Amino acid sequence: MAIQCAIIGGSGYTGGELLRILSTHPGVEITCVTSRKYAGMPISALFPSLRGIVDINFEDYSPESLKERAQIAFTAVPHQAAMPVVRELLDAGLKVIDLSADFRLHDADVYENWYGEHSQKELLERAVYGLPEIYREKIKAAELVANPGCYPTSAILPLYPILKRGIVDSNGIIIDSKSGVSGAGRTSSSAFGYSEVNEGFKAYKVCEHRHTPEIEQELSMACGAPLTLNFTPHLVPMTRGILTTSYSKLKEDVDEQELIDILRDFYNESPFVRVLDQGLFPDCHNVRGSNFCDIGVRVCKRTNTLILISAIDNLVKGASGQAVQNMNIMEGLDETIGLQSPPLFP
Ligand SMILES: NC(=O)C1=CN([C@@H]2O[C@H](COP(=O)(O)OP(=O)(O)OC[C@H]3O[C@@H](n4cnc5c(N)ncnc54)[C@H](OP(=O)(O)O)[C@@H]3O)[C@@H](O)[C@H]2O)C=CC1
Ligand SMILES: CC(=O)N[C@@H](CCC(=O)OP(=O)(O)O)C(=O)O
Repeated sequence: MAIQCAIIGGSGYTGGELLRILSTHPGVEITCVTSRKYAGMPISALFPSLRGIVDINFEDYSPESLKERAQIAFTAVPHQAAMPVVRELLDAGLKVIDLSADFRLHDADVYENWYGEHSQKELLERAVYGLPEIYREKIKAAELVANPGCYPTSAILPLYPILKRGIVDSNGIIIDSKSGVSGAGRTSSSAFGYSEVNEGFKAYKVCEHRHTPEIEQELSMACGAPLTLNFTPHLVPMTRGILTTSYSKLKEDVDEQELIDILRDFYNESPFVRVLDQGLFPDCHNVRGSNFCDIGVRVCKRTNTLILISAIDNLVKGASGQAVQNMNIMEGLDETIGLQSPPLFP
């Protein structure tokens, strides 16, 4: 029998991407898509690309009505708005995959320092951080999965195996990321409009981006001790994609091929991580519309620096694709189902 799924906050970019991916998933039936603004309207009014593919209407959010109609819900609403919704859905007996940041940080104080008050702290210990390549076993048994942030996904995947092996100094890591504009969501402000962004390129939230503690949390787990790092996000005039470059100091004399082999070995059973051959580097073009994370490796002998470069599609591996990957794992399916389309190029 098909897994019945609900999408809460289905009118935004990640909601639309969930619809696109789930509409071709052979094991799923989308039974409910909510929107406060567009309840009663057909999905295709907001996503004309889905006309004839998803022919149901948006509806109001009602956790009670979902009890009989869904086993699993994706919450694709902003942080802070997600926490009460997640609580209600869990209480109604659904499994939940939350795309917001509300359950990603294990420490409530850290959350409150970066995001504001947390009203569902007791749920934090029930949440599993949904990076399948690292937490696959825990995700299998989870009732609540905190889907990782887009920047953290692109930063953690290349660095985690390297830090776990102690190959680089955990102090002084620099992470520099560039994101397409869809990362800001469909309801973002005029600062993300075409003429504000086109032909421009800027850093933002320097030293204060909310994904910093999330990256630090996971990379601290990798090296077994707390670390702090510098993370600088940039906005680039493209629709989708994140390119992340990290710089860390090598503690031992390793060459590029050895590092590539370490990464390939770690991700041996992770079909969405592609570690590129020596001398090749990721391009957002090559992952667009797909759930892949491409990783390239460079050692600068002159400065003793390891440079790792990764590319993802922020809406797919950075959000909705990863959420479907998590659903597959939670439901005991092959994790690639529904996510097998090759990237779009160009
Ligand atoms: N865009 C990206 O690349 C990524 C986004 N995320 C996270 O995923 C979530 C959704 O992001 P995204 O789709 O980009 O955002 P959008 O702004 O595109 O959509 C958010 C949706 O949430 C609904 N919504 C807004 N405010 C509330 C509220 N107070 N209560 C209930 N529903 C609300 C809106 O629906 P309506 O007004 O119709 O009810 C809207 O369609 C966010 O938490 C975001 O941080 C995570 C990773 C990457
Ligand atoms: C380009 C852009 O604005 N990106 C967003 C990405 C954040 C996001 O998606 O929020 P989550 O924490 O829920 O992942 C930002 O920097 O705020």
